[in-house]
Amino acid sequence: MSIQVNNLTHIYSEGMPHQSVALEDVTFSADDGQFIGIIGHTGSGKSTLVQHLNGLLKPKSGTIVVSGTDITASGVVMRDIRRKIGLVFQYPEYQLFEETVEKDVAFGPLNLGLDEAEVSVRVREALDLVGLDYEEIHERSPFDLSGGQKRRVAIAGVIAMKPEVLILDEPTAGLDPKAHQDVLKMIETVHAHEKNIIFLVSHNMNDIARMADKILVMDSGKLVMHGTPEEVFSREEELTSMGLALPEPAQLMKLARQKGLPFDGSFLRVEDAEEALYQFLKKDSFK
Ligand SMILES: Nc1ncnc2c1ncn2[C@@H]1O[C@H](COP(=O)(O)OP(=O)(O)OP(=O)(O)O)[C@@H](O)[C@H]1O
Repeated sequence: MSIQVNNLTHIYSEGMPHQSVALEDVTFSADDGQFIGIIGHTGSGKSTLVQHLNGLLKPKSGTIVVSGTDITASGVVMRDIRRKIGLVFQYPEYQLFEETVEKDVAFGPLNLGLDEAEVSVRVREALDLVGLDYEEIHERSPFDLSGGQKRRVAIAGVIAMKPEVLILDEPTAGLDPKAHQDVLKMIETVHAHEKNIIFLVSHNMNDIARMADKILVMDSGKLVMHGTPEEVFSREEELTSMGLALPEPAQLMKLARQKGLPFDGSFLRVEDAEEALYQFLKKDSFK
């Protein structure tokens, strides 16, 4: 599986006084198994971009080639595309609608035309992957669950379709710290298990720095940076000018450096900063 996005441009309400150029000439590619983080200020075009990736929006111009097929071309069967590319919207729990968790998670795979036995296997597997106990939860109403549980059921519904590309648009928005960590862990588990391409849209630089292989940085509809976390977060001034910040461990170590402590490096993850502090404290010179 590969995705090649070429010169993608999208304009909302084109020709109207309030028209908005949400994407302008965006070009990038994603390959098998990559974990791609998408960051950018509010209104920079992140959601618009990911809605193009599964054909939900049509661009004004540009192409999106998914394993050799241009999904923006007329005549493409969108059902085939959505089978391969699953999109978890912001606050996906608002889209739960069935009487039971089981029926809700089964909805997508049944819609793909899979037989009931296969759907049943997939529902169990998807609930397991999102860390929910099938026996305990499958007959419950999704509306009686906690916020974090509802979110996981909604994500399980997309995972049960076994998409080769899984897009998550701010999947931890509005969750408390524990549920936030649980959802991230769940995404890591799914990625390790399914080996799919993941696109994660997030305002949380710590999460993106920790999880992504590659980062796309959007600014006012343009893709302004595209690289590894190390490459992207080495451009602090540009990020700051766009209203973005470094991950917290990097900020902390920068403060320590400003106080004269010898911490050179990018320190994108807590573990990196922890190790540097440990090595520093171990040194005799500090005693
Ligand atoms: N349905 C719509 N109709 C008109 N304009 C829209 C629509 N959806 C988004 N826009 C505009 O397109 C631009 C990009 O919006 P988009 O939602 O893609 O940004 P975003 O980066 O996902 O923002 P956020 O971080 O707040 O979710 C914004 O200027 C927004 O106001």
